[in-house]
Amino acid sequence: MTIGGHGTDGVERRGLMFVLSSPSGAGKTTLSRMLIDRMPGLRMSVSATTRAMRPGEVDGRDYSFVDKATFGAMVKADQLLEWATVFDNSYGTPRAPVEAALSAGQDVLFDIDWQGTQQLREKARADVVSVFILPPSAADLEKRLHSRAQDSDEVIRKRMSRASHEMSHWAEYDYIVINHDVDEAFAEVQSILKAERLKRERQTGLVGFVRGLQGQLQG
Ligand SMILES: Nc1nc2c(ncn2[C@@H]2O[C@H](COP(=O)(O)OP(=O)(O)O)[C@@H](O)[C@H]2O)c(=O)[nH]1
Ligand SMILES: Nc1ncnc2c1ncn2[C@@H]1O[C@H](COP(=O)(O)OP(=O)(O)O)[C@@H](O)[C@H]1O
Repeated sequence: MTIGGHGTDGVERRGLMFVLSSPSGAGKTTLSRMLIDRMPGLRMSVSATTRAMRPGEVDGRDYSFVDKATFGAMVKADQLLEWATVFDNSYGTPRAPVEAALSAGQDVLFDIDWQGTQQLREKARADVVSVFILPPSAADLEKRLHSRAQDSDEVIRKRMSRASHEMSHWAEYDYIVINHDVDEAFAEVQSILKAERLKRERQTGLVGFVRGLQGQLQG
């Protein structure tokens, strides 16, 4: 998969797939929005889902909301890069926009669960950078799920009881961020992305760049 494009310093670079996962309510949607707003060169992967739209969500921005038959047809036609069932609903990453963004030199941000992260890793290990977001405490997690005021008490109970299972996958991730304060957590996630963009093996244009520098020095 991937990949040409230019880094901010003009050196050609492989695009990367930046994955945020967490138990529901730990803050990945909030952090994803901040990243998209503040980090040039990063595009959100908009997943397809069969779950119902929440108040305030926008079709095509937060998710592509589809029915079960449409989702099944997307799976069958191999239009999804990965997909999984979470909370009785199906979620999946449409392949074409991701491939288009990466080949245009953009990095792609994914808000997906551990099952999707495993599938991406199998397909493109070298290009995947994964971050797991933890809540500071169970009480904070519950408070955040309630403060979002978008799910019924029963759905919140389900999400809380799944949190421990979700969290058991933390050790499969490259980085772990504890979301105490949202600005601090954002700064940490942003630092990870900035550093990963500078990895030598991602900067495919470095050989040419350094040769150019050497040429200037000799000339
Ligand atoms: N594998 C996979 N998981 C997804 C995808 N889109 C969303 N998810 C995950 O599905 C879970 C439920 O998402 P959602 O219903 O929006 O609730 P949230 O946990 O409050 O964000 C979260 O863990 C998301 O990261 C996708 O395309 N693929
Ligand atoms: N560090 C934080 N401190 C307090 N509230 C937070 C923090 N981070 C996120 N929130 C709030 O918690 C709720 C859940 O966050 P959200 O980003 O929707 O989580 P997720 O996408 O992981 O389910 C939202 O109301 C959000 O504004």
